[in-house]
Amino acid sequence: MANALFELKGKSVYVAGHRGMVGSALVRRLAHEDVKLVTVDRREVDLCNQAAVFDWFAKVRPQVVFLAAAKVGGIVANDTLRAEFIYDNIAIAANVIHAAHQNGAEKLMFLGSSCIYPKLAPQPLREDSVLSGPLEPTNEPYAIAKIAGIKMAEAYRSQYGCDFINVMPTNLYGPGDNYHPEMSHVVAALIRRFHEAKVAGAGSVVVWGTGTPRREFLYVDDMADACVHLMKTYSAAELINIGSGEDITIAEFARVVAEVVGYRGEISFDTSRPDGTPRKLLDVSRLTKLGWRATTSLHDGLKRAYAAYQAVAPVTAQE
Ligand SMILES: NC(=O)C1=CN([C@@H]2O[C@H](COP(=O)(O)OP(=O)(O)OC[C@H]3O[C@@H](n4cnc5c(N)ncnc54)[C@H](OP(=O)(O)O)[C@@H]3O)[C@@H](O)[C@H]2O)C=CC1
Ligand SMILES: C[C@H]1O[C@H](OP(=O)(O)OP(=O)(O)OC[C@H]2O[C@@H](n3cnc4c(=O)[nH]c(N)nc43)[C@H](O)[C@@H]2O)[C@@H](O)[C@@H](O)C1=O
Repeated sequence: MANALFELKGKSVYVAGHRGMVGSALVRRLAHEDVKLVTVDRREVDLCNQAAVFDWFAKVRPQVVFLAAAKVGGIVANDTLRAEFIYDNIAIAANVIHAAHQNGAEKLMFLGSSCIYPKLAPQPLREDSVLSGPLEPTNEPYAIAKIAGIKMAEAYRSQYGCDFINVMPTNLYGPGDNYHPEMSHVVAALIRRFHEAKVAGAGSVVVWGTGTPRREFLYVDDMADACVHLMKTYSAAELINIGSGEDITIAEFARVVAEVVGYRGEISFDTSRPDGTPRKLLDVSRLTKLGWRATTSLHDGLKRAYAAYQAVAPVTAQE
């Protein structure tokens, strides 16, 4: 894999999705780099609006792009808002990738997701297993949109010589996560639910599914550090998985969250809720070879994530 060092110093760096969990972690991480940070609010430029995106890019012409903007959510959000997930994410990828090419961006990183891999692909999930089998139905629209973005970045590298790279993150968590009771991912959902149960003195907390699926979790500031590392050191068509290299059952994970939050009641399972993919553990050997490893343990990450949640915890459980 070609790994010429790409110089960020002095460059204009656009973080698409800068207000989101990953985007805000990228903004924190890039504060340690000598770059000209570029952001634009969604109210000013809706990245689903091609004309608005093309006009903005022609004016600003960012040299480097982290494409972290997307419509994102947990298993129920993906399974219920299927049209929104495919439309928004195809539109955002197509508009930003094309505009970056049209306006001479020197480098772009597209953020895919571990859900692009087949539901039953061999574990740990290797990057070359993409498109080798059926997807997990609950997030197929989102996964198809992400695969389209990946293929677009690859095609622009092939036809136009664009230095556009694709990274596949595992499940992420940390400050700035989405804590919506129904639409969030499991980490944010359980942090909130165990916190509210502790405050209310509830005797039991419900966890979705059977508790048997396994998931890998990466703290979002580690993710941002990996993204900056790869932007500087990686330049090729092959996908790069970004993960911690360790997975845990949802049942065991729930017990870890309860311990971090300080909840001592019972845990029950609502099997009417979907389990989704049985296991999602990424093969991170390419990332390791490129000189990066995660440094935040799950326990330490959850403590930091819980502290961040407590700073924004809604007053009523209905918010
Ligand atoms: N969270 C996770 O576990 C994982 C995330 N990823 C990927 O990482 C990236 C970031 O995810 P994450 O930070 O968790 O998501 P968030 O939902 O926290 O952030 C997404 C960001 O995208 C912006 N956005 C969404 N739609 C539009 C639009 N039409 N126009 C402009 N901006 C828009 C949002 O803006 P606003 O806040 O103003 O609405 C928000 O800032 C995504 O590409 C996601 O697919 C991949 C694997 C796992
Ligand atoms: C990153 C990845 O994230 C999504 O895939 P997912 O990993 O299945 O998402 P999830 O975090 O919502 O669930 C993980 C597991 O956890 C269990 N679970 C228990 N209790 C709650 C709970 O209260 N909420 C949620 N959401 N899940 C719960 C849940 O039943 C499932 O078994 C993709 O849609 C897509 O967005 C994507 O790319």
